[in-house]
Amino acid sequence: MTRPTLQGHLDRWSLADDLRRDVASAVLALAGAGIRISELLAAGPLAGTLAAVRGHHADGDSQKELDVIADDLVREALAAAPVALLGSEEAEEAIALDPAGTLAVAVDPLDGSSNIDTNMSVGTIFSILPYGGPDSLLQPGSAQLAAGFLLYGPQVALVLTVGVGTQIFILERASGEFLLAQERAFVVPETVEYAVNGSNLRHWDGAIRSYVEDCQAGTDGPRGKDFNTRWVASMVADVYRILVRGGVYLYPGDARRGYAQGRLRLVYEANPVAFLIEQAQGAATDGIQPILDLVPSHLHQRVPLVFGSRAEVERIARYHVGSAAMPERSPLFGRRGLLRA
Ligand SMILES: O=P(O)(O)OC[C@H]1O[C@](O)(COP(=O)(O)O)[C@@H](O)[C@@H]1O
Ligand SMILES: [Mg+2]
Ligand SMILES: [Mg+2]
Repeated sequence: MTRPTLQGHLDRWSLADDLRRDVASAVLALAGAGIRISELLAAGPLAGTLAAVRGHHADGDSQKELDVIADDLVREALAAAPVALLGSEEAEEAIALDPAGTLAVAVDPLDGSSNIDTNMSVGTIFSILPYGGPDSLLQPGSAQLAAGFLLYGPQVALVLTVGVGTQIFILERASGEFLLAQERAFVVPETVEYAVNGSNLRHWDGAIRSYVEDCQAGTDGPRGKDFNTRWVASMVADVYRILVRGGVYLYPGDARRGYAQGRLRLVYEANPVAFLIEQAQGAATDGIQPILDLVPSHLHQRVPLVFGSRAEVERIARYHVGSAAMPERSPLFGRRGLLRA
């Protein structure tokens, strides 16, 4: 019996369609770059000073040695694919590749770079769009042809959507093949797990603060159930967990300088994750609006990001809209404990 591979999955999907075949070759190129990056991460300190700070982005975020190496590996791999334009977290401007290419690709070559030297999971995120000129990377996420990420963890996983559900492939090291592990990932609609960097609580607005406080109040609060917090500080790892067992991830805007629109980038972080999560029946918003509807104004634009279990994402939107949409949070009914007393 033939084993279901990434290559086989893409071959079937792209049969007799030129643009799809181009998408397939870009995905396979990214998978190849991912194997190289995973080898470096597996060697860790034996591969050199991967976590050393090499520089800073225009907005002050540090750039580590492996950020730069991963960017080079992704660019090299995509140079052999029909990609006309490449936008990367690690480069101020998008770069032109193949003038005859049909695709525009946006990448976060290494997501979770604060974790490089901690032996925790990090990843590579990608978004593939049709190329139609120099502004092609500024199409809304709903125009994506494919999106995915590689997760470099105990297993190297490739999570992919080409618009027919979200598939999970695991790298079989011996053969270098990504093998299908899950045909249709499904994000359960309800959850008792939320992921947020709680150290920012004092910088949040009322909606996010109320939501998190209500989760923390557990059985004594309006939610009437206890919650768990999980925060890896590698979004890819949080996405993977949410695909496997549900949950919600929040990186809202906050009052710190430069964080009014949160930390995550629309074009190469929020859009691909939103496509993957929606294809697995979850939801992704900026708090209220679906991420996939937003029209980016520039490559490195930030966006507040909430994604995961659909019912929970919708509940968070109601916290933003106000108490009219949430009778259980009116001053009278604000605390279960009060009602019980
Ligand atoms: O440092 P914080 O505030 O916990 O933020 C962590 C978040 O930022 C990110 O690291 C941003 O991505 P990069 O590592 O690519 O900059 C996410 O992966 C993660 O969820
Ligand atoms: Mg990132
Ligand atoms: Mg990054």
